[in-house]
Amino acid sequence: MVDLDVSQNVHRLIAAPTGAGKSYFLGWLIEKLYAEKKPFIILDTKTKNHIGLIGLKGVKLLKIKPRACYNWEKLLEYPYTLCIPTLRTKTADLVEQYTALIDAIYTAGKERVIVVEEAHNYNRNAYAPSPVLELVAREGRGRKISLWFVTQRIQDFPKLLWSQCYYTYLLKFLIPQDVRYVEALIPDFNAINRELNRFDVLEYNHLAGEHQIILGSNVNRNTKHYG
Ligand SMILES: Nc1ncnc2c1ncn2[C@@H]1O[C@H](COP(=O)(O)OP(=O)(O)OP(=O)(O)O)[C@@H](O)[C@H]1O
Repeated sequence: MVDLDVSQNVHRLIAAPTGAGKSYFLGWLIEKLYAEKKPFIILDTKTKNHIGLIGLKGVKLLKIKPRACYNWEKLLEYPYTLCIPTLRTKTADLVEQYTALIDAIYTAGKERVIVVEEAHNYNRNAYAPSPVLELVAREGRGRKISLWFVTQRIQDFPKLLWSQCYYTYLLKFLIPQDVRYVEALIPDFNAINRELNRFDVLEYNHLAGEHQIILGSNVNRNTKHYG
């Protein structure tokens, strides 16, 4: 049994190197949210990463076109949404659309978990977070809006946003510089990381300073994963 509570209205960070199993794990968390009828919107940067989740009844798929005009308020009438880019959308154009969407969710004050894939891309640099992400990270929880950041570039993700996260989920890191970087926020990460097997996930609770390890063999998806 895994004791993992997705229903808490808190910000979270999921970080791991490419191919480590982030999106598989995240999809498993989303299945849990769905089972608890907690509304979510996934802002994906790839077309196939989370597409298996549309197998869940009622999940709305929206293909985002660069510079197109959308009625975001209307989109928020759907409780479960997966946004993906159209094939030729450049990252900067996608981030512009998604930033406007996050702003609209915050303004509407509608309960939502917002999954921000490749969250390092939203910020000018690691010391200058996106103003919209910073605002929602600071004030969103009061409006039942929580951010779930996902990144494969931990050193490029602003610590200011990370410090607003209640939980961090990490899969095995292989680059020593990344391990040292993480250890500044998670004591003993070097030792914990050495114990992690492929697909195991460390859940770290920043407030309590406690952690648990979720074994990869306990992370079993119901929907198909194409990532
Ligand atoms: N717990 C698990 N059990 C079995 N297979 C897994 C598990 N987690 C991930 N995998 C498999 O490992 C591969 C990589 O996983 P995934 O696509 O989630 O990586 P990722 O970190 O999201 O990669 P990227 O950053 O490149 O998108 C996939 O084929 C996935 O099915």
